[in-house]
This record gives sequence, C-alpha cells and structure tokens, in this order.
Amino acid sequence: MSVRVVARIRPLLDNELDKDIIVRADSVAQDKSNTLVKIPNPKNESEEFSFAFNSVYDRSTSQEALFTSEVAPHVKSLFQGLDVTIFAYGVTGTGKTHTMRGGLRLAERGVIPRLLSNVFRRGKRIAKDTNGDSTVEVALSYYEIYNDKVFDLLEPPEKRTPSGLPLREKEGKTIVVGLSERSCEDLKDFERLYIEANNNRVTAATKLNAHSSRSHAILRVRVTQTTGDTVRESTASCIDLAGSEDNRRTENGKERLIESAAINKSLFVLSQCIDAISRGDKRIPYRESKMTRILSLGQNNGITIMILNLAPLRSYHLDTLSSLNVSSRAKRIEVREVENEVVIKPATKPASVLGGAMSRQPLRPLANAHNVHTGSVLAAKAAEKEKADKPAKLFSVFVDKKTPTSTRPVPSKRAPGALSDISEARPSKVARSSHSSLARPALQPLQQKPPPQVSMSAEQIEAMVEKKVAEILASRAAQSAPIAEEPPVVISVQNNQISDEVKRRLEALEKRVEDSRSNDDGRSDGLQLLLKARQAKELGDDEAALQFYESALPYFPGQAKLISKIEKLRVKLAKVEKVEKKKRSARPPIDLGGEDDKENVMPETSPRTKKLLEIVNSRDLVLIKGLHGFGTKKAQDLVDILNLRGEKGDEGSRVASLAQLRMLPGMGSRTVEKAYEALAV
Ligand SMILES: Nc1ncnc2c1ncn2[C@@H]1O[C@H](COP(=O)(O)OP(=O)(O)OP(=O)(O)O)[C@@H](O)[C@H]1O
Repeated sequence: MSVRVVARIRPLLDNELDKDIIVRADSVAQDKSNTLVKIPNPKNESEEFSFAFNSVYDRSTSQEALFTSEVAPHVKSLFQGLDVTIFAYGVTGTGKTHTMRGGLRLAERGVIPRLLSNVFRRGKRIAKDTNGDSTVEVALSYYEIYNDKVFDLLEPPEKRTPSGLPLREKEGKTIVVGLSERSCEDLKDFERLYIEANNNRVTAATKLNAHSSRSHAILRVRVTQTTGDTVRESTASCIDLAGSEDNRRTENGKERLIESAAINKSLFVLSQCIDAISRGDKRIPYRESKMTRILSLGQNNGITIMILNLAPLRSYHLDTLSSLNVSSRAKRIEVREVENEVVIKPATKPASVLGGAMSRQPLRPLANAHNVHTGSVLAAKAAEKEKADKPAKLFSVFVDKKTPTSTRPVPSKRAPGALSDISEARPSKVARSSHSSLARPALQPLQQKPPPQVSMSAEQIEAMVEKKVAEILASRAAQSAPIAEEPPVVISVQNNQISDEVKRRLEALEKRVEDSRSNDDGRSDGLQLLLKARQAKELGDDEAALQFYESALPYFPGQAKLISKIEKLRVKLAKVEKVEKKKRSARPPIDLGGEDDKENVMPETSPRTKKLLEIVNSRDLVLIKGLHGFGTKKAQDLVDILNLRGEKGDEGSRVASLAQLRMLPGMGSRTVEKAYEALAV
C-alpha cells in the first residue's frame, strides 16, 4: 500500500481577506471528489499546474470532515495491530498545527484529540463487549526535534541535556533512548498531559507567524490490547512538522537563522528521501537527519498518511509549488501493511505502565510466539482494571504558551562520550514480526554476521571507495541520460561488471558506515569524506578532493596511501597555483563595486564579507545554494562539513573569515571570490 497523501487548503485569515487567492481544489470530472490542486505557473500566469493527490480538501473543510474521511477509518486498523503514522507537512503558517492539534472549541479540535477520543471510545467498547476479558491500555510519549536534537516533552525542561536524547535502531524501528512514557486512562488524562507537554514546547514568534513552531513535534500513542495472556501492541504516531520558511522574508535573527537552517535541512533531507524512494534508489538518506530517521518513510510498516497543508495566497506561491512537488512524489512510496504480532505475556507481571504518574517504559521481555496457547490468565489484571469508565467529556484547550520561555538548553560542544551517560535504552515493546526484517533485504544476511573489524587497510578502503564512486557516477550519468528507461540498464550493466566479491565488500562498506553511524564512533564520517574526495576528484575538483582527503586523515591516521594521495595533490595544486598567480598578476584587478578596498582584495571587514559569512554560518542550504557558483552539491558539502565540525566541537564549525572559508573542503579561492563578487549588499 502506498503512502496516502492528501492536501488541505486553509481558509483566508482575517488579515488576509483582501489578498490574492491562487490555489484551488479541483476534480478530474464533475461527479468526482476533489483530487487535484491547481496553481498558476509563476512564469506564465495563463498556464496552470495541476498536482494530483489521493484527496484534496478545500478551504471550507471542517476539522470533523477531515478526521472522518482520513483518520477515523484507520482507528480500526490500529486496533487490528497496524501502526499508523499521520504527519502534517507544509510551509510555515499553512495550518499544520491547526490540522494536527486544532483550536480551543470542540468543533475545532484537530486530528490528535479526535484520534485519542476515538481510541478511548473503542477501547471501552472492546472491554464492554468482552465483559472485561479484553482490556485496552493507552500510553503516550511526546517529544520534539529541535535543531536536530530530540527532547522529551513529557519531562520538565530542566531535565534536558544540551545534546538531547539519542536515537537507536532496534528491530527495524528507530527508538528514542530514554524517552518517558505515561499511561493515559481517558481524554481528561490526555488533555492534562498534552497541555503540559505543549507548554514545554518551544515556539518562537517570527514575523511570518506569531505562533510559528520551531520544532518537529511527535506524539506517540501506544495501544496495548490484552486478552488473557495475549498482548497486541500498535502505535499511532502523529507528527506536526516544523514549517519551512524563507529567512529573508521573515527577517530572522541569528538564533532564528540557526533554527531555520536545522528545520530546512531536515525538510530538505525528507524531500531527498522522498525523491530517492520514488526513483527506486538503493540508498535512502534517512540518516542525514533525526526527523527522517524517526519518520522512516517507506521503511515503516503499517499505514502512513501525509497531510499537505497549503495556504491559498499568492505570497506563498513558490513555497507552495515546492511543497506540492515534494508531496506529490510521496504518493509513490510503498508501505508494507504488516500487523504487529500478538505476543504472550511473561509469567511475572512487569511494572505496569498504569502504575505511576510518570515513568520510563518498564522492561518487558515479551517473547515472540505464534499459535501458542497458555491457560494461565493474570487474575490480578481484572481487579486492576476495575477503573471508572467515565465517558469522554468536553474537550478543552490546546494552546502553546503565548510567550515562550527560554527553556531550551544552550547548545554546547558535545563532550566525548556524552551519549554514554544517557539512561538505558527503552526496551523494545514487542518482539517484532519477522516481516519487519524485510525492510532491508540486501543487508539482511550481513546483519547475522559478527560485527565488522574496526580496522581497515588503506587498500581495502580505497578499493571499496573506488567501486562505490564508480557506481554512484554511473548511476548519476544514467539519471541525467535523456531517455527515461535507460537508467536501470546502465546501472545493471555496471552492477554486472562488479564481481560478487566486490558487491559483498561494497555492502560491507555500506553496513560499516551504517554501523559506525549508529555506534556514533565517527568512522562513517571518515568514510563519507573519502567518498566525497573521490567524487570531487572524478569531477576534476582537485582542490576539494585535497581538502576532503585532509579532513578524512584524522579518521585513518597513518594510512600510507591516503597520505601519499594528499602529498600528490598538494604538489599538483601548488603547480596550478603558481600558474594561476602568474595569470592573476597579468589580469586587471577585480571590481568590488566601489567598496572601501583600495588594494582590490576582498576585505575581511566589508559588509559583503559579513553577509557572505553570515549566510555560510547559517548552514541554511537554501541560502547557501543562492550564492553565486554554489550548486546543490557544493552547498550540501559545505553544510555537511560545518555540521560535522560542529558535532565534534571543532572550533572551525563557525567560519570567522574569508581566509577560513577558502580553506574549507570544496571551497577554494575562486569559489569564494565568485560568491563574494556576486553578492549584493
Ligand atoms: N483550516 C483552518 N481553518 C481555520 N483557521 C486555520 C486553518 N488552518 C490554519 N488556520 C489558522 O492559520 C494560522 C496558521 O496556522 P498554523 O499555526 O496551524 O500553521 P502551521 O503550518 O502549523 O505553522 P508553523 O509551521 O509555523 O507551525 C493559525 O492562526 C490557524 O488558526
């Protein structure tokens, strides 16, 4: 089953009534419901683009109508053991939070409170219909991803550590280590928890939207159904993604710029994942951001619904087109509709999630067991379940704090081994279905092997990197080929030329990168740098290649071959530099637009320098891509290298001067010069 992608166009707000509406819902035929979003071509207004979705909801759609059509049908699936993921995607101010959380009045409740209300109602009905033989427990966890760090929203902000909670992969799912979970008996309970947690959520007003959410918020609702000794668990995840935005339009300050860079990066990675999946790529860049790791689009089993929120206004034109593009491709993503297995309860009852007001999830060593019948029923269970089944009543407030308190910890350099002091990983809730292992068929046999050795010879690295690069380049060439059918042929020819042994080693390299990433030992970063160096070399960018090799050296100290490569490149570049110098001295001086630089050099203190460094340090892919001479790849490489240095607490994570910028891998004098020259102040 594919990801279900639906679009929702929000109505005009009071202060927008005089604004130009350019987005509309349409249908393919008169008697059909709306499945199209139409929007003019910004370059030629007489032309209209049309984007098709599973369903499109226009401005008059109520919260109830959206919930009834899109979410309510899946509550049944949730109780059948399927995981359900619902996420809202869209530009800032398009109605994601309104859709997911909703407003104060009953009729304005969003997807989340309605879902909880339905879950409680169905749970009670099950208990009633089975005379209490079956019981349903609901537990919540709620967290946010802010600046690519995970923070528990059910814990008071004082408990946060600057590095946030780490992620781990466990049995095919990404889990947040040390995340708390609280049991929730009814809607009132939920309301209390949800409001408290939302007050913890940092929202900061920007000029664009006074309630702009600066983090991705993820609510997980774990439903546990117990009948005798058998337990079935499933999870509904409701995700309110942060909105992307144009920093220039919002006139964001420095702090906001950093937030925006992190938001834009994760959303950019999400779009890259969607592209890669829809192209059928083998490597999906999930791991490039925490949000995409958690969302695991296309890797997660169950049902996934993406709600694309749109503003109908002209002022959002380009942003709207961009999110329409991304989300219309998401329709092609296949999700396996696999139910979570029923497991058998252990003889000793674990500490109940219902027990405390607040607790980490207790260890539940549940065994995977099919078709096993045991006679022992936990008698205590019925007594414990004798709880007042009060009907769900009026729903109340869901508001963020109007003035967000600055509770977020100041990001600091991560101390070496900082992750190790995080509390133990929350145990897996359920032994996973064997189906879940299908997520990565190619890697599966390798996963049973003992972990790879830590050391690798330079030759081994080189051989694997060579092949990997050749594969990437072949695949790129194939993708840029004019005939759409060609890529698979080219790739398969390439693959056929690679012996099984090499393929095995390449897979081992991929796995090594994966393993080292999840172990956080930084080796994968080294391998990534080697890959980038090789790519740069293949593309004839020796300067970038050298800098990537140099950056990789600390990961493979003393590797003779790597050192020799660096030496050779240095000699080569020194020669080139000599020739360039000669040419430069013969060239007329650069016109820097009349700035106060009498010597025709780029002055380190000029407004243009300041602006260039500000853009670079924002790590905002969109802004950096906008620099003259920066393509997507160069911009992404720069952001990667800065993030990498930032993670390592490296001083160089902030670029303080043009000289420093020139020294970064992939930069060089000419690149900096070009970007500087074209910059308007
Ligand atoms: N369907 C709707 N009906 C009425 N008002 C709406 C609707 N959708 C959005 N709004 C209003 O539009 C404004 C912006 O919506 P919202 O805050 O939900 O946007 P957002 O996409 O979550 O923004 P951000 O990414 O900044 O969090 C709010 O005032 C909200 O109440």
